[in-house]
Amino acid sequence: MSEAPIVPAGRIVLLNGASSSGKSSIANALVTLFDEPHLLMSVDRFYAMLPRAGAALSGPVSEEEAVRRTQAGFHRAVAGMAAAGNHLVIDQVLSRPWRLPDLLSVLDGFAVTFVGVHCPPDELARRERARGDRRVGQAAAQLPVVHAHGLYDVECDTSVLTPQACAEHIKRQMDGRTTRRAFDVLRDRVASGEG
Ligand SMILES: Nc1ncnc2c1ncn2[C@@H]1O[C@H](COP(=O)(O)OP(=O)(O)OP(=O)(O)O)[C@@H](O)[C@H]1O
Repeated sequence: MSEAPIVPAGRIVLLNGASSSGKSSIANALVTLFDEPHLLMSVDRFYAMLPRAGAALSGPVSEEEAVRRTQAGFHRAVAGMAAAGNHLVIDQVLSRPWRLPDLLSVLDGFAVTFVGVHCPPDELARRERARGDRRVGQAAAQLPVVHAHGLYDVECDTSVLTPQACAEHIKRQMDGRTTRRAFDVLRDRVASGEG
């Protein structure tokens, strides 16, 4: 069997924010700003692989465990795609404490730009009402956990900027980066027991 050619790993832009904070909207705008192709790898597409309901989600594997496995698989799929040289824009809701340490471990060695997507609770609730398929208040309830680690390479507030303006801000910050990546700092914190 012939080997796949060895190419430099792709870079990864990770958008983290509460549900309805605007991650997908930014991701869609951001991928159009790069010269090289960037693949949109949304966690929503991995959730969509799960059966909707019925026996498969009420059998021996609990729904919570099925979701955990799907999330853990998403992280590893991201590493696999980047290892094959694909640049990626991904989104995640770090609403479970294991997700960030898992990403820090799985994406060790990759160039990750960590983006905090912020939106205040009243605007999150307005969007949930407008979407019609969300429980109002669910997104705001995620906020204390989602941003608990408190460090990003880039942050934007989608209650004051359009998705296009957020994407342009992220791209500018990526182009002008002079500091250590947030993921590398956070990984050191975990290793030293501070994380
Ligand atoms: N910057 C913005 N200004 C105003 N409305 C926005 C902005 N960004 C997103 N929205 C609106 O908020 C809603 C949620 O946006 P989006 O799907 O991008 O969020 P998300 O964080 O990806 O959500 P989820 O995690 O639930 O998939 C959409 O109706 C979208 O039009």
